[in-house]
This record gives sequence, C-alpha cells and structure tokens, in this order.
Amino acid sequence: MTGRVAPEMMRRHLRMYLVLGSVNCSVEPSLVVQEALAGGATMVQFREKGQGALTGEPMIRLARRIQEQCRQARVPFIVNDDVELALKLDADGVHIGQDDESAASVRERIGNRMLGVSAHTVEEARRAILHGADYLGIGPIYPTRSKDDAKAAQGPAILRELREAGIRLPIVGIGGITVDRVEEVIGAGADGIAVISAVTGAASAQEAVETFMGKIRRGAEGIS
Ligand SMILES: Cc1ncc(COP(=O)(O)OP(=O)(O)O)c(N)n1
Ligand SMILES: Cc1ncsc1CCOP(=O)(O)O
Ligand SMILES: [Mg+2]
Repeated sequence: MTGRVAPEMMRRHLRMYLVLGSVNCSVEPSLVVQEALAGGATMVQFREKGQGALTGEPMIRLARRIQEQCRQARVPFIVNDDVELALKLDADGVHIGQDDESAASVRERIGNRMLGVSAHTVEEARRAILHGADYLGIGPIYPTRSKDDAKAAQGPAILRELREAGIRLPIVGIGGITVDRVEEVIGAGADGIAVISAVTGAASAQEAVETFMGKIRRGAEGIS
C-alpha cells in the first residue's frame, strides 16, 4: 500500500466485517472464514481472545491460514490488539480499543496500514481521529455474549450522536448485530456492520453473510 486507505475504500471494506477467533467457532475457524468469504464478507479481523484462546505457534499458524484465505479473496486481514503479530505477518491493519496501546503509538508503528479504533463517546471518537484512525468501531450497539468485558449496549442512538456531532470518519457498528438489526444500524449512520456470533454460530456462515449483504445493500440504498 502506498498511502493511507481512502475513506471511500474504507467504507466499502467495512460493509460486512467478520470478527472471529477459534473461541467463537464450533468448527475449524478457517472453514467459517472460507464460507464467509464465499458469501461476500468484505473484511476479516483475527481476534484470538477469551477463555481457551490459542497462543504461540498454534495461534500464529491459524492467523497465517486466515490471512492467506483473505489474500486469495482480496479482502483485508486485520489483527485485533496484537501490533507485534500484525507486523510479523504484514497484516493489512490493526484494530485497537481504549484499553489497548494508544492509537498514536500504533499509528507510528504500523505506518499506512489500516487502523481501527473502538470508541464509545464523541470525545473518544475525536481523539481516535486525531491520532490517526482510519475507521471507528462503535459498540456494543446491542447486548453481546461474545465479549466478556463489554460495556453497556448504547443502541443505534450513539451512531446518530456521532454523526450529528460532525464525525465523518468511516464507522462500523458492532455488538449483538443480527440480520433484523442491520437496517437500523446503517440507518443510524454506520457504513457497515461487524459481527461475530451471527456468522460463527450460524448453520451456514455463507448463507448468513449472503443474507447480511442483501440487507446492507438495501440499507446503503435507503430501501426499507
Ligand atoms: C470492529 C471492532 N470494533 C470494536 C472492537 C472492540 O475492540 P476492543 O474494545 O479493544 O475490545 P476487544 O475486541 O479487544 O476485546 C473490535 N474488536 N472490532
Ligand atoms: C468485539 C466486540 N466489541 C464490542 S461488542 C463485541 C462482540 C461482538 O460480537 P457479537 O457480534 O457476537 O455480538
Ligand atoms: Mg482490544
């Protein structure tokens, strides 16, 4: 990549953002990734976190496998939290939260790779932008069982609040998002949705992503 990702490109990548690690999957995670990519997932985050998460070589092997799947599908591969791992693998980007390394420091370390930052308030969002975020992860929008230390759900109102406060950076909504909630999330100002359980827990990850994509397209076109 020669320069920072353009906001228009970032918005496209964010449309259907799959976040996952082995802890979220009842089958081999790369099978879920393969199906999700076949269904049209537009970006993938490797989030190997929580009880029973892989570490060391097994974790790196899984990350590499998913990265290769993303490369073949021409979909960005993002690493959650672990800047060292992202640099080692030459990932397309990193996602960090308010309790992780500071955005300014991560931006310095990763150069022009994509940087996603979680924010829960207008102030956090403004600081993330100042420190070099390419997109904001906003949530939990709805209650979630996929993150042990999740803050209280804020509902789609937080998305509207951010947009009304003049935040124009690409935004992805996350937390408890199901197919039935897509229109509400996009309608409130998100450019896309980030999902764990609605895809990893689906009988068919491919069908789940295809259904999400249908809703997202309609949301983006303002069709209800
Ligand atoms: C797209 C996206 N948005 C938000 C998060 C949450 O990040 P963080 O608050 O750092 O929490 P952990 O995921 O690290 O537990 C995310 N991972 N992705
Ligand atoms: C990582 C993360 N950050 C905020 S909510 C969340 C978990 C989202 O998972 P799910 O889509 O299963 O609610
Ligand atoms: Mg984090």
